[in-house]
Formats: sequence, structure tokens, C-alpha cells
Amino acid sequence: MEKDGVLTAETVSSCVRQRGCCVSSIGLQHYHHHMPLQNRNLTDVSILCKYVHLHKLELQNNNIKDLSCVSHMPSLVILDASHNEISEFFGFQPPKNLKEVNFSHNCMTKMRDLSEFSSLAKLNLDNNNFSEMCGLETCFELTHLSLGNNKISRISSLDNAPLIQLNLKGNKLTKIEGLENQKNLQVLDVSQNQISSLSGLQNLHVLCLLNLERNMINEIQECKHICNLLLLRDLNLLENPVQNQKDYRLSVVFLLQHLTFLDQESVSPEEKVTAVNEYDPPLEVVAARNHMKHLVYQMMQPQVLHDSTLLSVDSPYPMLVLTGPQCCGKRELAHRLCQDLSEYFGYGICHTTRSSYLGEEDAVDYHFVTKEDFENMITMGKFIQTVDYADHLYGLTREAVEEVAREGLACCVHMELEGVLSLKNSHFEPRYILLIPTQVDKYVDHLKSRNIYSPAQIDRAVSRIELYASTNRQRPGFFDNVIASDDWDEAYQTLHRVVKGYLHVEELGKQETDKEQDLEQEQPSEGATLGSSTSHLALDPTLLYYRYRYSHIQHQLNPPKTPAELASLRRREQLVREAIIGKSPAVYSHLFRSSTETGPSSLQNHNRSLHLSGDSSSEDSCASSELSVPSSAGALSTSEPLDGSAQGPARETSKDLSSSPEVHIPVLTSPLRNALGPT
Ligand SMILES: Nc1ncnc2c1ncn2[C@@H]1O[C@H](COP(=O)(O)OP(=O)(O)OP(=O)(O)O)[C@@H](O)[C@H]1O
Repeated sequence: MEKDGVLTAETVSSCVRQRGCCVSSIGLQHYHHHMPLQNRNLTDVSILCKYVHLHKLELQNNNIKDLSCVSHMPSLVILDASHNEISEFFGFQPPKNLKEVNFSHNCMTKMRDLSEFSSLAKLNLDNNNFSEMCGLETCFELTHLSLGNNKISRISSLDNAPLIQLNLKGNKLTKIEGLENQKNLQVLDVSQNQISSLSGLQNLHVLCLLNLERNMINEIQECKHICNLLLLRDLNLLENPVQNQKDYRLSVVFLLQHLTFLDQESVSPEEKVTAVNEYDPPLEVVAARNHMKHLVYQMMQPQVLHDSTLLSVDSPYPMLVLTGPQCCGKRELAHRLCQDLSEYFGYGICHTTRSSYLGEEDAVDYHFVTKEDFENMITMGKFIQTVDYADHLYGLTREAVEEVAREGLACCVHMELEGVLSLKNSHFEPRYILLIPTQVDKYVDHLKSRNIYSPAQIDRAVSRIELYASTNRQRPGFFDNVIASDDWDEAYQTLHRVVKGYLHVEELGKQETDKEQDLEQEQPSEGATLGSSTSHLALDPTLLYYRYRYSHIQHQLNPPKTPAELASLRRREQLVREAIIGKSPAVYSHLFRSSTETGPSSLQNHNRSLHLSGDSSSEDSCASSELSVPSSAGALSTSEPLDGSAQGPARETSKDLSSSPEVHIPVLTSPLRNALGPT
């Protein structure tokens, strides 16, 4: 402890340390001296004027007011005078190489021009009384600046400083400004201010850490100002009002997906995936959710078989889906195809909440319904898939497919890509044909000529061309065929040819005639050739004809299966067969709880006999076509284990069934089943 706070020569010589030396340009040797004089209650250090070779001076935690002695230290590089009583800002002649200065915890109030201190790289001015930032315009080397806990209300004077770290914590800032030129800034601490917007940070492209704790940020959307700062890893928004916003953390994680720390907690990959799935789900996720939703609603309904739900699960109901961007002509082409190949295809009429355009007919182009009705239909499990497109809902109902299936025809529908993805989750296995505009100008002209689309809607439709094109590029085999839709007539010719190719229609022509002749000669009892289980059914020629034709469509239209798929289907089919003969697993038992209708019956009666659950006597009120079994491929495939608990009641049911001469196999009684019986 110095007497009266005056630094003495004895103390100095006992403290001074030699820290290496250097040789000047004229050959003189200079020693670097380090003077650690902290915590000594010093008030007067004027004796240091004699120590001209000081390289580093540490005076922290004293009571020094005057630092003019530094004017005599031309070699000084590092000066720490923090925790003193200095009020004058840089009150000394500039040492030429002064690089680091710490004046924190003093009583300075005013900054001054530092152009003479051009070597300054690190400056700590925390805990003073500065209310204005100035004098730094020529600090071309300044990389670290700390002005925390002052009274600064505006960021300024930093245009030329190549800052890497800036601390302005605990000031009176209300906005972030004056940082536009900070191309090197990596760490910014503006916590404990009154900042309400993140605007002003957009140009800080290498910013890694941003501390905004205890400010006035209110809106999650403010994060959009920093969403292009791809190196930002650590963001602190603790104690901002925005924390009270619903789903705050997930939303911020979504907007700033590159963050690894948010509010001092690490951001897990799971959080990132959840956030993306929540706010911008990939099309597959949307489709999977859509499929699950409809499946769950459907399973809550009484479970029965539909005409399109086949016992023979390796031969799914044949469908043709035309897909492509809005207004590429697919609806019209689907209609034309169904007209021209009316013996093969029926048009599946979707539901929509949009109003009809001029020339459109209800129950021909769409079923036009209100949003409320559409939503009710969703909860009633009516839909196979739905999409929300251009603020309107579209959906394909089970019944729309059934209507076509009851005619013994394959169902032809058109839909957007989202619908395709959802349908691909179901047990249907359609052929998918992409109709895509290749001449954008022509496509735009066509959209405009309809006079119903806003410029934004047109832009959206056009932008989706790339979505289809990239899907086709990135997923070989996703679409079975791609046809340019620029000229609808040409597109139709191609489509017609392609579909006929699927069906082998030309070669079919003659065979069909021969077969029809054969079928006409067949007796009802010959239905046994369809399989022993149907031998008791009397099949009229119409049914047989349907069977022949339908199975043909089916085999041609449905894409070939891999050996693994085939093995899985065989196994499931075997389970179904076991169910039929009485070794039924529980999960299939509901398929065979039949009405007691027996003997030969007309097509209509067979259809009626399909209802499979609930009160079997209420045949009239429960027509088969109104009901369905779970339609998901997933639902079917999860049903394979035959554990003991599941078998009990199922055996019971099937035993009853197998022992009853009344019971026939209902799923084989419709024309569709007939068409799909083992051949
Ligand atoms: N169930 C559905 N699922 C998915 N998309 C559907 C469904 N029903 C209709 N769409 C699609 O919604 C989009 C908007 O339908 P809209 O009837 O307004 O178009 P459009 O002008 O008839 O188009 P296009 O002539 O290409 O059929 C179309 O691309 C249509 O194919």
C-alpha cells in the first residue's frame, strides 16, 4: 500500500517486469516492460513519466484521476486503467502503438476524436457515463468495442471501424441503427436496452451471436429481419415480451433454422424437424397427415366392404389419375377419355367448396358444396383424400369411386400433386399421368383467357409447373407417364394412345368379341370356374362379362409389383383365405359378418348383401355402397399377426359363418369381386 496514494520509485522498481526485447530499425535494443500496479489505492502515478519503455501498464482498481504520464510512454501497447476515477477521455499524448485500452468503471462522460490513436484495436469503455458515441470515425483498426452500461441512446460513429465484437448492453437504445457497414461483426450484445425491432441487423452477414435479452421485442415476425444471417448460431431473446407469444420457441426455431442456441438452451434437431413440419411441412408430411385424418374418420364409421375394396388384395381397384397444374386441361381430358373409353372408365366426381364457373355442372364436373358441408363430410369419414388449393377445398370421396366401381368401370380422376401424394398412401394403386405445360407463355395466355384468375393465382399456377417437373425429375417412376399439355387435342391423342397401351385395347378387341360369345354360352353354374368359393353363385352373363373386362383393365392398369410386394400380398391373401375357411384372425372377422342372403341373386341384390357390420337385418337402410372397410394399405398391412387373444372371438365368428349354409362370401358377390376372383 502506497503512502498517500503516491506511487514511489521503490514500488515501481519492485513491480516492473521485463518482457522480452526488440531491436529498432537503427539497431538499438529495446526492452519491453510490464508494470502491474493494480489494487494499490494509488492516486498519483506521475512518477511513471520516467519509464518510457513501458509496453504494458496495469493500473486497475486504484483511485487515479490523472493519466497524463502515459504521454511519456511512446512504446505503450496495452493500458488497463479500469476501476479508477478518471473523467478525462484519453487525456494523454497518443502512444504510437497503443492497441488495447480498458477504461471501464471510470467516470468519463464525453468521448473525443481518436484519430491520433489509429492503432487502437480493442477499447473497453463499459460502466462510464457516456451518452453519445463519437470520435471513432478514424479508428480503422478497431475490432473490439465495449460500451456497456452507459447512457447511449443511439449507435453512431462506427462506419469505418471493422468491428468483430460490439457490446452495447445496458444502454438506452430503442433501435438498432448505424451498423449497416459492419461486415465483420460476429458478436453483438445489445441486451438490457429498449429495442423493439430487429430491423437494422440485416447486413450483419457474419454475425454468430446476438444477445437481445431484456429488450422490448414483441413480435415473432421480427425474426424475419435476421433470417438471412446464415451464420447466426446463438440468439438470446430472454425477458422480451415476445416470449409470451403462443408457440414462441417453435416459431423462432422455424424462422431461424440455423440456430444452435436459443435463449441459452441448445436447439435440438428434433425441435427443428417439429418446427418445419408444423409451419412448412413437406408435401409428403401434408399428404401423410391428410391420409391419416381421413383414415381415422373413416374407421370411426361402421365398417363394411365397398365394391372397390377387393378381397384379392394383390389386385387393387383400377384407377387412372390425371395430374398437373391447375388449368392444364386435365379435367377436360379426363371427361373426354371417359366418354371415348366409356366401356373402361367412369369419371370420378370430386367435391369442392369453390363455386361453379360458367358452363360447369353440379354432379358432372364437381359436386359443389359449402365449406360447412365439406367439413361435415370430412368428419363423417367420407373422403379418401382432400386438399386445400387456392383457398378452396377439394376432395375425392369414397362414394365417388364407388359410383364408378358399381358400374364395373375403372375410376378416372384429376387432381393436384398434393392429392396424388395423399392417394399414394392409400391402398389404391392408380396409374398416374402427368399433364404438364411446356410453353409457359401459352399456359399463361390460357389462364388469362379464362378471366377468372387473379395475377397472384396465375403466378402460383405457373410456379407449380416447376414443382411437377422437379417431382418428375427427382422421383423416377412417380408418374407413369408425362404428357405435354400445351395443345389439348394433341395431349388428348397422346393420352388416349397411352391409356390404350396400358389396356392393350387393340389386341383386346378380338379377344373381347370371342370372349363375349363364350360368355353368352356360359351357364350360371359355370361361375364355379371363378373359384370354388363362388361355386354356389349363379352368375348371369353380364356379371361374367364385367368380370372378364374388369380384370383386364385391372391387370393392365395397375403397375407391376416388386417380388417383395407380391410376397406380402400373397401372405395377406392367405390370411383372408384362412378367414374364409374358419381360421380367421380377428382383424378380418368383420369382413365376413354377412347378411343372410342366399342363392342366386341379381347384381343389385349382391351389392346389397355386402354390408358387413351392425344389424344384418337392416339391409335396406345399410346399403353396401354407403359403408367401407379401412381403406389404407397401412391399415391392412398392420393386421397380420395372429396372436391368441385376437383369434378367440374371430374363430367364433368364422365358425358360425362356416357352419351356416346361409353364409356366402359376400366380397365375392359383387361384379368387382367376381372380376377379381382367382382365375
Ligand atoms: N380431390 C382433389 N384432390 C386434389 N386436387 C384436386 C381435387 N379435385 C380437383 N383438384 C385440382 O384442383 C385444382 C383446381 O381445380 P379447378 O377445377 O379450379 O381447376 P381446373 O381449371 O379445372 O384445372 P384443370 O383444367 O387442370 O383440371 C385443379 O388442378 C384440380 O385438378
